[in-house]
Amino acid sequence: MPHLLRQNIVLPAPPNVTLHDPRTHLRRLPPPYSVVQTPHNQVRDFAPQLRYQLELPMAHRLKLRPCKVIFVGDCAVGKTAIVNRFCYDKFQSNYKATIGVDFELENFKILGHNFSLEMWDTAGQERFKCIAGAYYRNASVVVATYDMSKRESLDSAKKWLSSALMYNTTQRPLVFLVGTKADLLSKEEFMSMERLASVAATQMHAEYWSVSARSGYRVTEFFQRLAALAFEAAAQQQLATLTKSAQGQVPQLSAKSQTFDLRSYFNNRFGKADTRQRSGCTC
Ligand SMILES: Nc1nc2c(ncn2[C@@H]2O[C@H](COP(=O)(O)OP(=O)(O)OP(=O)(O)O)[C@@H](O)[C@H]2O)c(=O)[nH]1
Repeated sequence: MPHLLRQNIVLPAPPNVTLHDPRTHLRRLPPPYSVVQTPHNQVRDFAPQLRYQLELPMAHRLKLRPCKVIFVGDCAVGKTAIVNRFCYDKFQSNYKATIGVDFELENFKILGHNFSLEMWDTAGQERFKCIAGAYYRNASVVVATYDMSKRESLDSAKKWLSSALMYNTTQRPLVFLVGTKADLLSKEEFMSMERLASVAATQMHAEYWSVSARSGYRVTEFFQRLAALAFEAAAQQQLATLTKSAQGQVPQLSAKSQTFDLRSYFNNRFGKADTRQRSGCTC
């Protein structure tokens, strides 16, 4: 368990944290690392409107496409290590540079819906930058990573984010700033680095997290949060599209009604039997 100091300051747990694997089922929005540092504004739970819509019978047929997550940052900051800690619960202390890009697919079940993350772990070495850029497009999430024991890598994280955003101009992805190797810092160093990183995160409009792939500190929590927020954004987007096309197909809405009721639409279109069948679902 992490040690709780003062209000919101959480220090890393010592190595040898036993990792569990609760990542596949998420029914509530996992809390952010720091409530103050939450530009993605959902702090405690999924948006009520989204929960309501996801209980609709039709919603259970939603097929969400995998969301693309890109990890960027200087070489050797620990991008591969956090992905491997989460996906395989393993940590390698010897450094093997990523060549170009590595890819992992992770499955989640969120609010009863299947959801996948495509994780693109890009190379930090300068010579691969031109190749990695090709993988930046259509990212739903950017994870700008820096090494908490190397101050300069925090400045670089901002530059990495800027290049990633250049390839994603139509829709701004969710952005996370992640400090790695928290296990290498003393309490004082950790707190001072977090203060600097919080300022940087605000400038980057990013949600901030400190993690350690070596000890496992906050790695699962971070990925759960990332998956939940990406899911929420993707589901909201798809339901909005569905609502729009449904509105196009419905002959007349009451002149008094300013909002379209997706629940009644699906009940009418797919019949009450379907609703009854689905109402037993505990998702
Ligand atoms: N102590 C400690 N070392 C870490 C941690 N995470 C990564 N490392 C070490 O840092 C080195 C680099 O880690 P990688 O994950 O390969 O770094 P990367 O950012 O993927 O590097 P590139 O592939 O070159 O972009 C390795 O030797 C890791 O063992 C951590 O949380 N704590």
